[in-house]
Amino acid sequence: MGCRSALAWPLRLPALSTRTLRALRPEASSAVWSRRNLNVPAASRQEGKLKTAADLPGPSWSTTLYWLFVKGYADRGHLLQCLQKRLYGPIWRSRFGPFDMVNVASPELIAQVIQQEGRYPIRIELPHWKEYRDLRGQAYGLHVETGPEWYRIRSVLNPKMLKLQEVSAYAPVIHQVVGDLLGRVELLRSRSPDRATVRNLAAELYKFGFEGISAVLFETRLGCLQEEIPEDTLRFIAAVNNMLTLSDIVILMPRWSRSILPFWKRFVQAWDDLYDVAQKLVDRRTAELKAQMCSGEPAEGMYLTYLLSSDKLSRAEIYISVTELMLGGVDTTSNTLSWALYHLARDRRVQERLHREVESVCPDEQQPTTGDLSRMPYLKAVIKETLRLYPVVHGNGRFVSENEVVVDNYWFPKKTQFHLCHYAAAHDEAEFTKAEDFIPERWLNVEPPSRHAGRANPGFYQHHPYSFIPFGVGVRGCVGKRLAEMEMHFALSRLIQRYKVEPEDGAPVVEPKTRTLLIPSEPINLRFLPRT
Ligand code: HEM
Repeated sequence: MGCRSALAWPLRLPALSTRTLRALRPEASSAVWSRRNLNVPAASRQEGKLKTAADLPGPSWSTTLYWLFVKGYADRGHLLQCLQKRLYGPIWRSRFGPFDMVNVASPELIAQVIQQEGRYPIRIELPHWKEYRDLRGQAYGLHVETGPEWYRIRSVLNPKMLKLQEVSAYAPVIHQVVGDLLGRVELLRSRSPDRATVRNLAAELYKFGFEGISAVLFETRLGCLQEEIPEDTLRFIAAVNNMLTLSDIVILMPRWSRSILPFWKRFVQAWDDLYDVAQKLVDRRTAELKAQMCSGEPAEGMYLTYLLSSDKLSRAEIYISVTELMLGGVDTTSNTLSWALYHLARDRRVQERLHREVESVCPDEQQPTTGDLSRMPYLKAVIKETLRLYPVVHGNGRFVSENEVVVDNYWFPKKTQFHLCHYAAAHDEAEFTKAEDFIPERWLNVEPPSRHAGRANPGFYQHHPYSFIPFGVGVRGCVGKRLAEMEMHFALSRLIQRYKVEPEDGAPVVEPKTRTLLIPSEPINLRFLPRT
């Protein structure tokens, strides 16, 4: 992804890029399903009743390579989920380089995996991230830490991120950032030859995402939406991209290659840059807080102040936690907003309905409060439908290490890697009628069965809860969900209050592609026409 979320890397395994696959170790390219990893002790698999991973259907490594490079699925991992589900059914095995995994693509089977994920779920192991942290003597953080230690960190991060009431405290600062976004859109459209078009909207929304999350985390404005982007911000952005690109190369390369090939060194450098920028911002805020307290002022602030003053995380854990929150919180929201605006521009009816709703709750460009948002069901439906069609993290993972797992009528030993194909589940006609169409109404269960659907329930207003899990699920689910929703709801409502959005004349249909996240395959250029 041009502007990638680090969090997404751990979810990337099943959708390895062309680049990565070129870098595969030769010894890893065997097509056989590894019985080594899924070695079945006869007693515990209830011999005769349950099948094992070896009985699962699935592509050979050469078939996978054929699909990826001959059939062109290398950057369409989301569609590969659907194709393989059609070919093999809702559960199949696959192999990428040295990694074996079990893919599940129906909501029922995804639910079964999650129900057995254990007390401390792991998405995927990240030995190379851990190695970097050991090398630099850093704390492990959310993505590397496991077991009760991971849970301890989550328990500290959760309250001020996941509780609706707590997140509402960030509304004023998010509104400031949305105000800057509106200013930026105005500037860009007024400079364009037709005085309307903003080109490559996703890039602008990336800056918005970056500014929004850092305003909340670091309690400081980085100036991403200004003309001149500060140097440290550019360094952080470049480091995010480098780290993610290199991360999936490094994990597949043998250790001996590190002294010959440049990847490991560059990976370390990218992490150093990320960490350095975050550390500086944390230290700056710490110094400000100390000064405040020395002068007798109360230590008031937002997320970082809470982390620093709660005394529940070490300073090293705070550094890595804010770095990881930052990584997870930028291009997830920005890509979702890009897709939402893309569809609104193409669907006049949906856009006007949304505008009417926003106007009725907040007339005259009044800024919505969090209370107002609860009276905007259509706004929420637009975001949900966007996340259903384009779940920006299109596949999730669970590495079940605590217990053996039974899914469908298959038995799996401890340490099986599951790939939760929730893109395929969210695009299944059995769950969502007219699954490929953008129909926000399907989320408004107050409406009578409508003309948009060939049939009513189930499939239109009703679906299995695990067929729509864009933020993941359970205790390991996305920590930034509430903040992301608030950012997206404020940004979208205020953009639609002010502008009518249209595609450029003759603009092509933009398909998604997978580059870690599900992103537009080409720039989205939209015309923003002032409503007044
Ligand atoms: C549209 C916006 C977003 C989407 C679709 C999204 C999606 C996800 C998904 C699917 C996961 C994996 C959950 C699981 O394994 O069950 C996740 C984890 C995570 N997300 Fe988000 N996310 C979004 C926004 C954010 C934001 C704004 C932040 C930061 C404030 C954030 C930070 C994280 C972190 C740190 C994790 C890892 C949690 C852990 O492993 O304990 N995300 N996200």
